Amino acid sequence: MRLPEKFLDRMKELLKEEFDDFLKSYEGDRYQGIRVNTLKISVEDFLELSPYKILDRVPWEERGFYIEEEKPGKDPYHAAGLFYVQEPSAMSVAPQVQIKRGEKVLDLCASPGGKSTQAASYLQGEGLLVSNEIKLKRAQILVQNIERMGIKNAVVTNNSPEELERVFIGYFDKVIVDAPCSGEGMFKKDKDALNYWSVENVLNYQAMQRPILRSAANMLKPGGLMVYSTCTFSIEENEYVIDEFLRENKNFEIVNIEKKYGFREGFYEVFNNPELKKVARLMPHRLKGEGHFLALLKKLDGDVEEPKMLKSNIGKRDIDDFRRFVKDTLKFEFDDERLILRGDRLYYVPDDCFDLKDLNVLRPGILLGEFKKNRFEPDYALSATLKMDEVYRNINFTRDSEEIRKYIEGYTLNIDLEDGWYLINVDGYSLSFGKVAKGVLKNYFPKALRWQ
Ligand SMILES: C[S@@+](CC[C@H](N)C(=O)[O-])C[C@H]1O[C@@H](n2cnc3c(N)ncnc32)[C@H](O)[C@@H]1O
Repeated sequence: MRLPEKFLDRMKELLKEEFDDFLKSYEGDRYQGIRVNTLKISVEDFLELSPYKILDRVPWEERGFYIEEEKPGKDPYHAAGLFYVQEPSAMSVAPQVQIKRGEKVLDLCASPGGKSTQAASYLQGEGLLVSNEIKLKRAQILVQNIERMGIKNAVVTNNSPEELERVFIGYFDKVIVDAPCSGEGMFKKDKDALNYWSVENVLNYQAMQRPILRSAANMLKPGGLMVYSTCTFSIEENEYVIDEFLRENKNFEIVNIEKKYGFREGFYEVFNNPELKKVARLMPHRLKGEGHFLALLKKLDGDVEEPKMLKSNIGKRDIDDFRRFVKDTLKFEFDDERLILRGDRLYYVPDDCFDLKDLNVLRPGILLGEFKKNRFEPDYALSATLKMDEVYRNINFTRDSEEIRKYIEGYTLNIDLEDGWYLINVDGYSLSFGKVAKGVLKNYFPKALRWQ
């Protein structure tokens, strides 16, 4: 790999005697990681059936593992949301804010969803996750990942940080700011980051990061924790941003990140600010992972405003087709107060959900399904949140079966079962809905997720 000269000069100046080791780290292959989705399966059960050879645990995330496979992802267990492919260092961000069940969490720069899906696994379906992505195309990918992982309590928004800030003042217990950056730490994985790198670009990103962090800070509750992270080495995008933020926001303090697992303290000397020792640098020559930066910030005080709350709007519409579907298919009922209609689509919003009208909300919770002429068609997003014992009719294929491969590819299957909606599972883990009619299992696995 040819690294830009200017980049190497800058790294040499930054790392001094560590530089040679740093350079050597580019000779090895990159580490491949997966994180078990504990919304769907326990770590122990996953280890029993992992489709990949597990090499080691990721020390900073108990759900994370190094694997041997170079291209994980095309596996029925992946389609069923049992794991998320994630670079091991990237798994270090979300644990910093110590998310507890029931909290309100904002992931401000969220796509494709590594940190959001991790945060959701800490929430275990309780509380609220607002997962935001400013770019529409990327936000749609985020929706797919949130759905595949069976997350029930996420609202996916497609807004700028400034737009969100108008709605949420001092609202979130925890905020994750995984900022857009020049990606120097990902050169091994992301050839675009390597090709587009320049000092000018580093400064462009810095100019983007500063207002993002300011907006994030306003949305955090007093007493709340916020993590700022990047996957780049430049001090301009890291220590500089934090140093300036701390000087301008006296209602925040920096919280020390323990320097275990090979984490390194920040490059504080440049700013003559020993507080910057408290940030963490993940460097590829010191641990098994790519480059990352983490700063943990605590808000001491600030304004709080309760946003308007969302009210169900199913009042006038006839949703009998939905109720019939529920009675016929599911062993539980939904709380009417949390049912929301948008056009013909019916959603189940998280408990205590805020009013959606001032935001561009792509997914206000679980998409339950859509009203079609004289019937209700359940959505994949609902099926991904279900367990076998919550539905009356299941079809359970094994991971190695021809049937599951065909189903994920989008084929219909011949099957000798009574008519009706079925939950399609892989070795007991939900994948999709399917509908049996006259001995044929119609395919409802989303086209966008099908294997080619
Ligand atoms: C490092 S990536 C996020 C990765 C993600 N957190 C994950 O773990 O999968 C940064 C994201 O910030 C988004 N972004 C770009 N400009 C932004 C801006 N001005 N405000 C907020 N987000 C922005 C990018 O589109 C990108 O998806």
